[in-house]
Amino acid sequence: MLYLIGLGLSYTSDITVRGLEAIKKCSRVYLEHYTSILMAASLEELEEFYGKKVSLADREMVESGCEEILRDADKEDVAFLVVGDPFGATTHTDLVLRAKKQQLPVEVIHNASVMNAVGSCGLQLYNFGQTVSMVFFTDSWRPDSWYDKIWENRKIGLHTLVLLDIKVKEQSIENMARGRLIYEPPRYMSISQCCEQLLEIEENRGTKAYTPNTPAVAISRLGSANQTFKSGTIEELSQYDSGEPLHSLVILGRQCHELEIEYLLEFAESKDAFRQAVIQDQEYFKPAPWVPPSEDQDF
Ligand SMILES: C[S@@+](CC[C@H](N)C(=O)[O-])C[C@H]1O[C@@H](n2cnc3c(N)ncnc32)[C@H](O)[C@@H]1O
Repeated sequence: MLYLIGLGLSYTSDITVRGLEAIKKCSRVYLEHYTSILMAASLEELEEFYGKKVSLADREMVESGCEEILRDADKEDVAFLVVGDPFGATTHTDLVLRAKKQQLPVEVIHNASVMNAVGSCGLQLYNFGQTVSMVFFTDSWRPDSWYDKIWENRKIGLHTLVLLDIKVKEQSIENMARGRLIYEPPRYMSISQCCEQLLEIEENRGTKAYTPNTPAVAISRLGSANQTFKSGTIEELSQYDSGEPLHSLVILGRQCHELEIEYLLEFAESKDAFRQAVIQDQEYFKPAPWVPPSEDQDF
């Protein structure tokens, strides 16, 4: 059996009882190690808690060399551990499809994900649109396809969850070109960098999916002992020191219930200024009134 097991957001003990029982039966245990990190637990602590050796699975191993993970999963139990939920944000459907093609039995054991725990900032999950990922810009690569998705969400008044890039086990271009297996230290995007990139693309595009004064909430280290939330405009948050990773950002949509606003005000530097920013943004992005079709119009 191949078990895909969610580890939850932060602590060793965030794993579910069923997940832990499954690991105990497994002869090999892999930890997916490139889309997220378990903030309050080291590899050694996980191994001690499970009583098992845990192998780190990087992107290359999962995406191109997953045969090692799937090996003998028809005769033995193998665990593939994912921080958060195995289908939260990064979906590991590819691994499941490969296992199914080889007729290997698969079981998924779910856990909390950033995709639902984000609700603890006070915004209602029902009011979220498409989630987007913000990648680190380089001098020559500044992808902005996420902009259109934010725009679509904002047009219908929905909030946008922005997940921030993580670079683990990346090679520099020079080391890659020279075939040297030397890896750069891990990098995690901060809230300020994400907001700077948002502002840069808005300035380039100029189509006003949002403005520097659009309200947002920064969410850091969700589910850990020192989780924090900060409400502010995108411009204000571009100056915010968000501290240790992990971070996510939510850009508010126009459809903001009074209770959602009340919750977010607790995290604002100035409650009055934040409320004003919400009101102004709602007003600025108010859709044009609906005009009923005239009677002689053809359909
Ligand atoms: C690609 S997603 C993987 C999500 C994970 N599988 C899950 O279900 O939660 C990783 C990104 O989600 C966000 N994220 C994950 N955990 C977080 C946390 N505890 N606090 C804030 N953001 C988090 C960060 O932006 C991070 O770079």
